[in-house]
Parts: sequence; C-alpha cells; structure tokens
Amino acid sequence: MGIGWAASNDDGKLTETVLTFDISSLQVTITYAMPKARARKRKLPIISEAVVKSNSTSIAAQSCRNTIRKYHVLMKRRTQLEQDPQEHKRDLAEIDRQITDLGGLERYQQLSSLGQQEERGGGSEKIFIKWLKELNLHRRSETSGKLRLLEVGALKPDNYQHHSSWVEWMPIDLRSRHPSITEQDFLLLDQKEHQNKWDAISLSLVLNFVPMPTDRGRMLQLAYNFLLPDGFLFLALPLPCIANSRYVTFDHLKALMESIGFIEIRERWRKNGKMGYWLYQKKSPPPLSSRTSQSFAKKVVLRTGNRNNFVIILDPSVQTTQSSNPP
Ligand SMILES: C[S@@+](CC[C@H](N)C(=O)[O-])C[C@H]1O[C@@H](n2cnc3c(N)ncnc32)[C@H](O)[C@@H]1O
Repeated sequence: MGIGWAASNDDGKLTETVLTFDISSLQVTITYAMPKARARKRKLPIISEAVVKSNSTSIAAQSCRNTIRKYHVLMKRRTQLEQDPQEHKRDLAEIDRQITDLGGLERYQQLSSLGQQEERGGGSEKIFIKWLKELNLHRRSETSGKLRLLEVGALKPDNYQHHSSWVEWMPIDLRSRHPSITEQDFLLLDQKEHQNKWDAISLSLVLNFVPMPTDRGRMLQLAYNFLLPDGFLFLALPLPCIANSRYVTFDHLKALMESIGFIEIRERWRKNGKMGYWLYQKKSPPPLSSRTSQSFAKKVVLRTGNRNNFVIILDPSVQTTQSSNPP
C-alpha cells in the first residue's frame, strides 16, 4: 500500500498529486528461459506467477492510492462549498454523490487500515510508544497512574493493547469502526471538559485528512489546550506535506509549533521517505507579542517550483493556554 495525497488549488481543482509507494515490497521475479544449447532462438522472458501476482498487487495498490487521493480532493471541495450551502446546493449534492460512489468514509478507512498494516510494518503507534518509553513514561510513579492518551483517527480499537499496563487510551474517530471507538469529531470536543486532561494525544495521518488549513491549525491549537502541562503530542504526516510543500518546510513547522507552545523533542523521517513523525511537548506558550509578530495565521509562499499546496494556518481566535482554566 502507498500513501495517496493530493493537493488542489483554492477552487478545489486538482493541481498536483503526491503519490508515494513502496516498490520494494513488491517481489518482482523475472525468470528467463534457459535456451537449449543448439537452439539459437531469442531469449524470451517468461513472466513468472510472482510477477503476475505483483502486477495485480501493484494495480490494486494504485487503485487504493487513487481512491484516497480522490476522496481528499472531494472532501476539500465539499468543505469549501459548505461555506455557503444555499448557494452551492447542487454542487454539494454532486460532490456527495461522488463521495458515495467512492464508498464514502467507510471505504477510505478500509484503504487506510490496509496502509496501516502494510505501509509502515504496522501502525505508527509503534514509533510513538518507542519514544514514550525512551522518555521513561512507562515507568511513571504509581501515584501518577497510567498515561492518559487520546488517539484521534483510530481505525482499530486495540492499537495500544500491548501497553495497557501503563497506557489508558481513548480512541476516537469521525466514523467509528468498532464499539470501543468513540464516534467523535476532535474539533468538536467539549473544550471545558478536555482542557488540561490528557498526558498524550496522537494525530497520526489525521492533520492531512482535515480539508481546511485553518481547521488543521485549530486541531494543533486545541491539542495544546487539551494536554496537561509537559504533555506530549505525536504527529505523523505523509512526508511530502512538509518536504515538498509550497507553504510548509521543516523549519516552518517547528516555528509554527513553537508559536503555539510546543517544543519538538523527536523527529523521524528520511530523504525520499513516505512518512514523517514528530513528538512535541507542551511548554508555556510564548508571549503574545512574539506570537503576533511571527504570524502563522496566513499562507506564505516559502518555496517555488513543482510543489504541493499543503498548508497549516493557525486560528488567531483560539487562545492557547497552559492553565487549567479554559481560555
Ligand atoms: C488516514 S486515517 C489514519 C488512521 C490512523 N491513525 C493511521 O495512522 O493509520 C485518518 C482517520 O482520521 C479520522 N479523522 C479525520 N479527521 C478527524 C477529526 N476531526 N476527528 C476525529 N477523527 C478524524 C478519519 O475519519 C480517518 O479514519
């Protein structure tokens, strides 16, 4: 499975596609027929069964990526049209029809869960857990209790089951695939109830799913408010979102997160890789004056050329705070 990710312009038209896939997982075997000593026939490759199998795997993987990509584009367009639903009634109905034809969120989740298994040798929670262990969080004192983790965008209910002796997690998703997964939009969580509640929050392949750049920013700002002081935010994104965006670079992401109050403590990606992973810790937000001077509330072109349009825009109306009183 690969990661399909699409960028579109402000009208929702597809401008470019980032498709990363792992051909190393396809075992391509080409068997040549050994020519008989006397026969002077041309050597013709005999395509083995493995090749046929790998070709069909590759076609299936390509189709998965295309569906995920189309879904992202349609969702972005839908969110734009929803700004004025009366005006765009017919377009919205058409977009909804196309989303249904694709199989809706259910199909998207099925394809994503295949990705979780195959793409990364398991879910990204392995990396998150490894980092938490490096920070000795599995050896918390008895008085601190288990680490309280909010898993956003959970395709499976049991991602943290192996670590249940020290992790107590709540999986949520826009669409629940299991009774133990709470069907809940993270952006609509009760702010008072969740203020300073969680030791850790996971946003693995969720931020890139969110169609509107300001909602992506709000997601990070709310995650900050929902964490306890010194709490941890795990972020996983398709690498091109950061490595090849017109509006985001690695330094920009770091500075944007710092402007919220997050300090980057771990980072993992490799050149030409598919995924990027980051671990942040909640610290005091910088003074308001420095936050406004370094504005992340608008789109700024940072690189030109053949890039994608992934962008995160902070919402100035969301106040980030470390205190237990809601802003
Ligand atoms: C690509 S899947 C990622 C699943 C998994 N976390 C992983 O790393 O493979 C994205 C999931 O995030 C969910 N999601 C997106 N926005 C969300 C939101 N605002 N609140 C809760 N779940 C959300 C989607 O419904 C989808 O199931």
